[in-house]
Amino acid sequence: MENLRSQIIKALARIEKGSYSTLLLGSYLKEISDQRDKNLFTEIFYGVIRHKLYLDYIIKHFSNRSLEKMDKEVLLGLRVGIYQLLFLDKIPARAAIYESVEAVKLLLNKKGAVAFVNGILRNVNRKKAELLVIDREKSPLRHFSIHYSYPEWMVKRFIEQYGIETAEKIIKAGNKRAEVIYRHNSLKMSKEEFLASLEKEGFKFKESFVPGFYNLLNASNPVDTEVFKKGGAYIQGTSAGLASLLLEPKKNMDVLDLAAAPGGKTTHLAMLMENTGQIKALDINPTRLKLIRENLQRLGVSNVSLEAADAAEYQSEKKYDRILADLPCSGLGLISAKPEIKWQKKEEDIKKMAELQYRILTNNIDKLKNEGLLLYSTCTLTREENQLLIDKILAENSSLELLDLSEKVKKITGLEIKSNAYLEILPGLVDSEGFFYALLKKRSVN
Ligand SMILES: C[S@@+](CC[C@H](N)C(=O)[O-])C[C@H]1O[C@@H](n2cnc3c(N)ncnc32)[C@H](O)[C@@H]1O
Repeated sequence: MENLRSQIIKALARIEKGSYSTLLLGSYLKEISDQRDKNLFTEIFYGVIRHKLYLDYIIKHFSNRSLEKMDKEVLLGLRVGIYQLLFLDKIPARAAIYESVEAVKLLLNKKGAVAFVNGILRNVNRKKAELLVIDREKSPLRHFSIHYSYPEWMVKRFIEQYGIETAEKIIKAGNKRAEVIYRHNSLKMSKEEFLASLEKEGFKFKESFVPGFYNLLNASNPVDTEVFKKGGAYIQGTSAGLASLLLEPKKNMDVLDLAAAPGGKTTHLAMLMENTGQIKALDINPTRLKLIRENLQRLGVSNVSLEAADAAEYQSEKKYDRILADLPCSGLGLISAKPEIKWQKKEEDIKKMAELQYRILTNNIDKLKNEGLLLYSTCTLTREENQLLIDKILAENSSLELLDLSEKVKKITGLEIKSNAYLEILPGLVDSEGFFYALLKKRSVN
């Protein structure tokens, strides 16, 4: 017989192997019927991923065995137990210890291991007051890394790029659970119908700073609602939602979307164009193209043609009024929704991503019509993938001009986001996920 903690340990083991939290969580929650169990599963599962480095710091303090030598069930069982002891005050310590030890017993038939987990958890519980982390003043880098559970290389980058105060805000925001946000899809229902439907289904919600986006304050299963099934809503981050609005597609335009799956921005563009014109949507991954296809159908989009293609190699004579380059990136702006990014991304990935982004951009700039607009966007916060890359593109392409986004953003959102022609949305400064935008215009050639 499984218990809830043993299922959590199994799910966490898959995250360690590279799975994504959102997909995995969905498949585990389907098997759990009780809503309170679903909530507890979600809380512990995300909590352990988010605070992994701190939990390991505690384990090292109390154990004379190295983490690398522990069975994975033991290590994960300890993380699960300690997370409950230190972060969840509604679970009595005895229950937290008992359930975690039982889970390890179920998964690993080794007497010594079970006693070991039991001993450590009891010790942590007894001595938790003495658990100290190096002072912020002595070493902000190490303090942030341990206290907020981030790899040092990431903290170092945030501090170097934004200074200590802002870095701490970004880091803290990454540890907050991301809210579920619905974008209203006017191709399927009017705004009145959409809002009435949310109310009917008992949602509490507030409109976000991007028009048409609503933060759901009590969403438990947002893909299982009437409004979602009818295609009236798409789940999308607020910052991501700015992309299509900043690109300002007009009716009957030709638009090229270079990296489109799962289709959040493609379907938003189609909605703004009222299903007129033509959107060519590419993605390298055929499995992910299927996700776009499903979304096109559910949302009633009919002006998109899909193609599995590597955007860095894609050839076409056609010229476009608008190009959206929402490119693959290191994802450091999405830590709150996908905390595993902290552990799965490596610093070396940044350089590789920047090279790919450069290749994709340079391969497609000539597909822009004169006076046409190209929006470059990433959901990350590294200079190599953002400002430095666009500086390089601009230096090498005199036909391109960088447009200032601050006025546009103010008009759309009412927010004054300090930006340097580029737009950088920093979590913790704005209540949203992190994003970078640069809008480029092709000068007309006579
Ligand atoms: C940030 S996601 C795009 C999100 C999408 N624009 C949306 O709003 O839903 C990046 C996408 O780029 C795709 N991709 C990665 N390398 C690519 C390449 N060389 N050419 C085209 N697509 C690529 C990935 O499969 C992934 O779906």
